[in-house]
Amino acid sequence: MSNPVYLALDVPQLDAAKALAEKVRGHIGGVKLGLEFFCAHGAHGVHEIAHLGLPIFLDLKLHDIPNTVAGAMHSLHVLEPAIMTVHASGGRAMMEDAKAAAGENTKVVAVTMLTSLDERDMQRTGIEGTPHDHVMRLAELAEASGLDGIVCSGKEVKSVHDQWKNGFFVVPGLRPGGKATGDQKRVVTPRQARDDGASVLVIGRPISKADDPLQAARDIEATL
Ligand SMILES: O=c1ccn([C@@H]2O[C@H](COP(=O)(O)O)[C@@H](O)[C@H]2O)c(=O)[nH]1
Repeated sequence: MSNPVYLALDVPQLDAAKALAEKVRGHIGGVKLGLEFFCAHGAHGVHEIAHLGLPIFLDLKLHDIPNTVAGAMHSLHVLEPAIMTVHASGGRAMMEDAKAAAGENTKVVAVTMLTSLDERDMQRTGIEGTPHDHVMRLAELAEASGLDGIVCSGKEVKSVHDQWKNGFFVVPGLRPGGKATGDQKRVVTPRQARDDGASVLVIGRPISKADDPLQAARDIEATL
């Protein structure tokens, strides 16, 4: 089985991002480029990272009207990402059009409820119920829209996996100690997420901000 860890390259300098990915490349399965990276370096930066030869997860979390999201997906097609994200709350038509505009080798997954949010945050945005119920509802919508899978926390991935057997599940909010830290609220360990059915484990700061990123990546790999 290939390494499910995608390293989140949330670092502002391109050279630092390349050096970090190069350093840990033997202990990860791919790299995730998000808003911080893409706003700073755009398509050029993606091409630079692609030279490393690792699969690329372009995590731009698109959320707009269907025509606009489809146009963005079409423009990004040329970068040949292995995985891309849209927000499930953009609705069915937006997800259908996003999938139709993506390259055939790109998995399109829907962000359900950010791992930085808990039930209280959810209620403040006017959504009642539990995070679990909300994620399950949006997972059903993403599947009906023809997407490949979803992004959810490790707290929900087992239930989603039980409901959507061949889905592709991306899980961020992972901490080796399993404790919520900083901005991440719905947190589990990488091992727990993998055991519960995650296809991809997104890990950023536990590696990128470690005193020794290579050792941190090795330690995480050893738990899997
Ligand atoms: O619900 C979500 C969706 C995406 N992310 C992204 O994953 C990484 C996590 O980084 P850490 O440093 O390991 O916390 C980051 O790039 C987020 O944008 C998420 O955390 N939660």
